[in-house]
Amino acid sequence: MPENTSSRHTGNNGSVHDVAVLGGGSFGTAMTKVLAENGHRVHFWMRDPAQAEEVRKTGINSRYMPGIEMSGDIQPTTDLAEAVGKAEIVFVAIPSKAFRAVIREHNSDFRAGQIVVSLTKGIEEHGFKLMSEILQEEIPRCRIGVLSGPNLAAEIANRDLTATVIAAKDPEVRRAVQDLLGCEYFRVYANVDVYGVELGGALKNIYAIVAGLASALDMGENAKAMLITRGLAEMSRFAVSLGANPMTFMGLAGVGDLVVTCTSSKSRNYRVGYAVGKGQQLDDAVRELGQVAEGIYTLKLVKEKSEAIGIYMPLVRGLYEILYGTASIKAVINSLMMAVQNSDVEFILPRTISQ
Ligand SMILES: NC(=O)c1ccc[n+]([C@@H]2O[C@H](COP(=O)([O-])OP(=O)(O)OC[C@H]3O[C@@H](n4cnc5c(N)ncnc54)[C@H](O)[C@@H]3O)[C@@H](O)[C@H]2O)c1
Ligand SMILES: O=P(O)(O)OC[C@H](O)CO
Repeated sequence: MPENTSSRHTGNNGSVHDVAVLGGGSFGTAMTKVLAENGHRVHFWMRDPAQAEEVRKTGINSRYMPGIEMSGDIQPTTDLAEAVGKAEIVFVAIPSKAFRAVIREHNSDFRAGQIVVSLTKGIEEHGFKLMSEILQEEIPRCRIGVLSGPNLAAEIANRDLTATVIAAKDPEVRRAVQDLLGCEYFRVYANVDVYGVELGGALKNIYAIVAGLASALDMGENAKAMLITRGLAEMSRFAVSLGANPMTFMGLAGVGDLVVTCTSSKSRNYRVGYAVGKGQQLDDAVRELGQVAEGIYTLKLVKEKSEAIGIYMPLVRGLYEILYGTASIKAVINSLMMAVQNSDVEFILPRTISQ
């Protein structure tokens, strides 16, 4: 493992900590790189022994982060109990579909008071649970936080200037994560609205697929701005009805993340939308991507939930019809454009006309 001390940047308070990162994909790798460059000892858990061996020998995770060499004290392992046992703080970057199963299987490895932070932007299929709620249910003795924001893994790994949000009720959790991760290219802002921050990260994936579709169809810049802004209106309407703070959607974890994923072909969700817009079948687009695009699962869950609680979400409904129904893209666009013209910002002028 290369030990390039010249590229180290000690985090804000200069002390070295043992941390664990669970999940050997793109985002787990990006966060491991930041933590190790900040001078911390990173116990990097992944399930594939060959991948762990490659990271140990070369500092590279070629499957998920080709060409990016990590330096510092990184200890790859396939033993989750060892990683969690040695860590003061644990970051979890496991896709939402596997999140609960991994935490549940290793429940007894987590200590009382240990800080556990979810990096995952998805929703559990049964019961519409967010990852922090799963952590609360599975390991209630731990102190829980959520990290979310406009954070394309490849850009962070490239040390491009980036900001994110740590959301936690406990101020010590917020401060600890800011100290661990903050450095000259990565800024960590704080929020207490855990539910809103986490829901923002999950919901924006849906609109990134819509934006990818629009881009494939060459709809133009006005249409892109309309989709992003109406997407923001729709996702905040939904989130607020479930208890999120509307102001969270003005921040990095709301509009910030929505903008980056709806405008960048580095977003996997955007790329899936683009491929479908170009005529590819959804299954083929996902297979070709070879990485997780949480939005395709989130879409189904949010469509069901919004119908169950009576929240108007025309973009969700339209995208669902395109991806999982029989409607043509053209028919969905026509029906969206011919729908009742309503309030711009409904926190100022409430929607008065029924859907
Ligand atoms: N990549 C990004 O830019 C980014 C940024 C912010 C947040 N996220 C979120 O982080 C989460 C993880 O995404 P990613 O980008 O790392 O995905 P990825 O597709 O790059 O990698 C997924 C990783 O999860 C592992 N995995 C899958 N099932 C598993 C299981 N049952 N047990 C253990 N490991 C398992 C895979 O082996 C792989 O290492 C997602 O919710 C995503 O939305 C990603
Ligand atoms: O590549 P995506 O679409 O999963 O998006 C990655 C991050 O969530 C961007 O903040």
